[in-house]
Amino acid sequence: MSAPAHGHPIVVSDLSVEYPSHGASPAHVALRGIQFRLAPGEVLGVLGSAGSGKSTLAQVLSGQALEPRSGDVRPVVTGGEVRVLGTKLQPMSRRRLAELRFHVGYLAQDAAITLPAELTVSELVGAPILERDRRYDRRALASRVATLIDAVRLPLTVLDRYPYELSSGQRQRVALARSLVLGPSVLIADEPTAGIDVTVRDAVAGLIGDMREAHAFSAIVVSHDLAVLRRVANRVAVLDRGSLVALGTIDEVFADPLHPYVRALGAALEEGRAAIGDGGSGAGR
Ligand SMILES: Nc1ncnc2c1ncn2[C@@H]1O[C@H](COP(=O)(O)OP(=O)(O)OP(=O)(O)O)[C@@H](O)[C@H]1O
Repeated sequence: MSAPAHGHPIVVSDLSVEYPSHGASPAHVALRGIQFRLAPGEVLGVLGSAGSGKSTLAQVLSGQALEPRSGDVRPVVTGGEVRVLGTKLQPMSRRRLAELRFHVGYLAQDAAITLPAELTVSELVGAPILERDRRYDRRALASRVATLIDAVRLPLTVLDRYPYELSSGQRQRVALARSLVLGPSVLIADEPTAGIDVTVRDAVAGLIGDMREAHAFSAIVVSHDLAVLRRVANRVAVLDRGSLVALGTIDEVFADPLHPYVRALGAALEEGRAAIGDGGSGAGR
């Protein structure tokens, strides 16, 4: 499974997604009628207020929502179709899903706080490789892990540390390195720069930009940080309450906003109120 030679790595057609009812909570439609294509080599930014469906979209596109896992309520595709690297997401066999997870890196919004506490940074970052191949050459693995740790601008001294010994921004970068260790052809990153200070944030944005330029690599980056999106994204998609309300380059989207939410968002960003969806006035809800 790899990106079809001239095809789009991700094709989303009329996608609707719902969280089924559970306990006293009724079913909730999180995405409705979403349609877009991710072009080969493209980075698409996803913007939207809290609860607009950004993380749900990331979970569905990464195949994360299809992983068998007990406990939490999973988003269910109730309409439309998603193709990732040429394969329909549903129905999908376990084998295909494992293959998909190999080619599609996923950085969850809570990745930094859910890093397994009992593993060192070097074990954490190398784990996805060893899970697939126990006999992987340890020296090659150590070198790959060190290269990634350096790429996310962490000192190599963190390799022997445990997550609880790191700052939240450092943990976020470890999680990013882990999501990249298999050399994915598509990365789906949910707030990759959350909790990271400005100087390092630029480095992380730069890393995603470099990957885009270096080889066949596409990404979907959920972020409320327009400075980061300006740096890495070719286009942005704006979600509002589960619907796609704008899609285009940042300038196209904000120069002549047709949708009231996009207009409010543009005004908020211009005034420097970067925290979209923080419950404040303007674009926040
Ligand atoms: N497990 C769940 N069960 C029921 N509803 C859910 C569940 N997870 C999310 N939702 C609902 O689905 C909608 C979309 O949530 P989602 O987390 O995708 O939004 P988001 O845009 O990523 O928000 P944020 O910016 O706060 O991360 C919200 O209304 C949310 O309340």
